Amino acid sequence: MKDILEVNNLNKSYSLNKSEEQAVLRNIDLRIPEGQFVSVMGASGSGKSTLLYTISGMDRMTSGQVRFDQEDISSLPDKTLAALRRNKMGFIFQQIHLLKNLTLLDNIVLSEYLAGRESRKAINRRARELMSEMGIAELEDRDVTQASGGQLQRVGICRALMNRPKMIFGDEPTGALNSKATSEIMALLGRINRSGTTILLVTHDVKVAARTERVLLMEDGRIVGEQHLGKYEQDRNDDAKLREEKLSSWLLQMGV
Ligand SMILES: Nc1ncnc2c1ncn2[C@@H]1O[C@H](COP(=O)(O)OP(=O)(O)OP(=O)(O)O)[C@@H](O)[C@H]1O
Repeated sequence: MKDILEVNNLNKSYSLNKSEEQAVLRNIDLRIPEGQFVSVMGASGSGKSTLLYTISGMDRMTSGQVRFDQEDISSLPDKTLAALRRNKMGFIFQQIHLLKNLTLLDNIVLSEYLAGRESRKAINRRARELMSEMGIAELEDRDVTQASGGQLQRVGICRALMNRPKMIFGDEPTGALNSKATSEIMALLGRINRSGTTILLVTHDVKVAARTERVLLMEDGRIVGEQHLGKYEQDRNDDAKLREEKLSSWLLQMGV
């Protein structure tokens, strides 16, 4: 399987003031094969979100190289990079930002309307299909105030899938959800992954990471270890428990 993401010696630092720099990512090397479901764990401040934003081209790196889908994105001009993100990547966040005066369906279709790649009819059809797959078909005419957190996160996933992304990046997408909604969202992401989309999630939650295929552990700007759990194929609670136990004991061993 070819790598969709190839990161070589990535470094990122922030200027604290004129003379001081804070290194946030240090010498990161990483390969993610197409179709993998990866999570990134680590203490608060270890650099997880910064890693996600630099490898997805949302933020600039200080040095190093990132290849996404065979293309070196390290030195692309901002406009080209933005177009690549629009065409090939999807993003989900802890807090989904939706426009209050639009229906949920309109929020999902908006950026595709603006991109103008397909007819509005085709875009609406795709949005309705996705809403149905995500179990929220009946909510299309509601607005943001008329849906639960879990339902809004499903809207966020639909929106992220509209451009048929090759890879989805998620920054704590279940961070604001209760455990039932978290399981449901992870089951949906598992399904999306099985259909071929590569996914990388940042999470603090062992239950979430245990449902991904490969867990990276960050500490002080470095990837200090990883655990391969294999694909989580079945939604069986006992299997999930075993994976959680395996992951927890590894994290303990790693001093987390
Ligand atoms: N824009 C910024 N300017 C300066 N420092 C920053 C900036 N963004 C992040 N940092 C610093 O970089 C370090 C890593 O932050 P990052 O948000 O990537 O960590 P994280 O592991 O995702 O943390 P959390 O789990 O709390 O979200 C932190 O020390 C943070 O203060």
